[in-house]
Amino acid sequence: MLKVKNVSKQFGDLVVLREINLEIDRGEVIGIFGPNGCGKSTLLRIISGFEKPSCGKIIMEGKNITGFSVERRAEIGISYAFQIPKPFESLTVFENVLAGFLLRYDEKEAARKASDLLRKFDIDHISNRKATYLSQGELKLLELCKSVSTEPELLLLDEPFSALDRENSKNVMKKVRLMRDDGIAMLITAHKKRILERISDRIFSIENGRLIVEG
Ligand SMILES: Nc1ncnc2c1ncn2[C@@H]1O[C@H](COP(=O)(O)OP(=O)(O)OP(=O)(O)O)[C@@H](O)[C@H]1O
Repeated sequence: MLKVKNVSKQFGDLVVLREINLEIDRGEVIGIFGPNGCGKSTLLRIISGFEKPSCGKIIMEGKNITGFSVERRAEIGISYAFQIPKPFESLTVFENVLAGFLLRYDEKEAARKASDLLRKFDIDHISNRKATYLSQGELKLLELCKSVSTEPELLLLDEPFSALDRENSKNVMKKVRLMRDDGIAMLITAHKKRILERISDRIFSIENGRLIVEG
């Protein structure tokens, strides 16, 4: 479905990614781990269109999408969940999720889908709360809901388990499994391999800018 072909990235003199090659199949879950600053977010940001590669290509369903904007990539089914959640703070939880569905559906259908999704993620009880008042755990769940509200084929989850206590981390894992069961392909980053082993079909690390097969 998606191919990362010979992607390298440098910021000035700093080489962050070196000739990365990766293929993600439909419905596949891939985990990538590595320490702070190894380039995990940069790789996800290049696939989602927030960053341009210094060289190399991103191919989706055989089409070169390297020059596509974030919005066009969302339209063709690529969605990104930020490590630090970025909700529309002045909007409610419901309105945040509604915005994604409105890209594909009329208002009535989008509202129905938004309610269903909030129920599925067990945050329907806070649907009228402004995003600015949410706890860390609630924010992570809202970020996941927002990222699936565009109905992606490929979801890029940047450290979805970070900055959470054990209970909230377990809860996020449950929701990630629900998305996997719905057939959404995912690329998930984390600092440690262990948490990725519970969800991934294949695991890689990034060392010195290179992608290393880890299982
Ligand atoms: N726009 C930028 N300009 C300059 N340097 C950058 C830029 N974006 C990222 N970097 C640098 O590239 C390196 C990789 O950053 P990246 O955010 O991809 O790491 P990461 O593996 O996701 O780290 P973390 O686990 O801390 O989120 C870091 O040294 C970072 O400072």
